[in-house]
Amino acid sequence: MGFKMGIVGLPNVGKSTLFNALTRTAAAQAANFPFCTIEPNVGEVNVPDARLDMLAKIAGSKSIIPTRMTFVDIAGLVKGASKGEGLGNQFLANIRETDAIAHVLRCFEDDDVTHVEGRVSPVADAETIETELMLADLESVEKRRAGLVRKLKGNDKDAAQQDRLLAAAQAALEEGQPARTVKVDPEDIRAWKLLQLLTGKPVLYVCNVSEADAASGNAHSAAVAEMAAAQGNSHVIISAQIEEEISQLEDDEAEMFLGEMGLEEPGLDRLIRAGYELLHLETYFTVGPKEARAWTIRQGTSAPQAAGVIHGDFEKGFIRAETIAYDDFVTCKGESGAKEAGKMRSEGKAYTVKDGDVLHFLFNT
Ligand SMILES: Nc1ncnc2c1ncn2[C@@H]1O[C@H](COP(=O)(O)OP(=O)(O)OP(=O)(O)O)[C@@H](O)[C@H]1O
Ligand SMILES: [Mg+2]
Repeated sequence: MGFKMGIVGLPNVGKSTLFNALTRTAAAQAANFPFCTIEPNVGEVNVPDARLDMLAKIAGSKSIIPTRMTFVDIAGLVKGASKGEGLGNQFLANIRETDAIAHVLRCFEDDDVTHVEGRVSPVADAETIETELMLADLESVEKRRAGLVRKLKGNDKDAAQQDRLLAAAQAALEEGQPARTVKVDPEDIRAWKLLQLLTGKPVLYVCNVSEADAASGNAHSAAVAEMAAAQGNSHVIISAQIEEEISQLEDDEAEMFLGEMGLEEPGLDRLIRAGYELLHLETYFTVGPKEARAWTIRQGTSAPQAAGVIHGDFEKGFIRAETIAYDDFVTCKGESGAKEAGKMRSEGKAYTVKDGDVLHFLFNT
């Protein structure tokens, strides 16, 4: 089960810089000219979780395997992209299948770094990009509805559902509202996600500030925060440039560097966690002498489904899950302590896994 975030924004706002920092590589070319990125960059990122390190320490696990998230960095969009301005919007196809959008906004002043519209104004930039995403969605909605006409005549139930959802999206988009404002009934959620509308995905605004503003933000990021709150979206403040530098350092050096800047943790950790929250994801753990490992599930996942994340056979042959809550595992100093204290529960098929559960699955093959 992979979770993917697509990175969007105007050209030259720091998308590739952020991508490189996240993936700790220089895989994406980042440079001070618009449309530097053409081909998309795809990279996997560890989801930082201090609990995993703690569990590994207690259990003496030889290796630690964090769970992962995927980021996709694409070409910048400009006003009129849907009509072919700049590089056009063809690259949006690369993020259709992502689960959420990280929208990078330039919140740093630097006369040496070109802004495609000649001024730093992140709220206006956000509107420009959102408009282009809405136009791209509108185009795809219209195309798809046209493609459904024949099936609808044949009383195809799935087609009818799709058309109903597309019509709702179209109505919102035509009023200048993103598709995420459409209220979707629980029984339609699966079909809705399959429409892969860009403005239907949850969005996280990334305020890219200068080094000096990394700890407390600035007037630009404050304006973004206000906009995000009004929309019901989240935001994080990060200096992509500094994060890229930190990501190249050894852990102890990085810690010193962060301290000097007044930061408690890398901004990237906050960003990844915010993405995780945005997607309503949770983590459970498997812990043993060989490895301590984190696994990603959606909130509300049943024990057999959670087992299925490790292997399909675990789900099919699921018998029960020996379960210890994270806090109990720590307080009782490990599995045997938790067992003695009666904190190890045996949970069946109906159990909903909770964030932080330490699980051991029993299954038939
Ligand atoms: N926080 C920051 N402060 C100052 N300069 C920055 C910051 N973040 C990025 N930059 C600089 O901005 C320039 C553009 O960065 P980058 O190439 O990452 O942008 P991009 O959004 O990927 O652009 P494109 O859409 O053209 O691919 C680079 O020179 C980079 O060093
Ligand atoms: Mg780029």
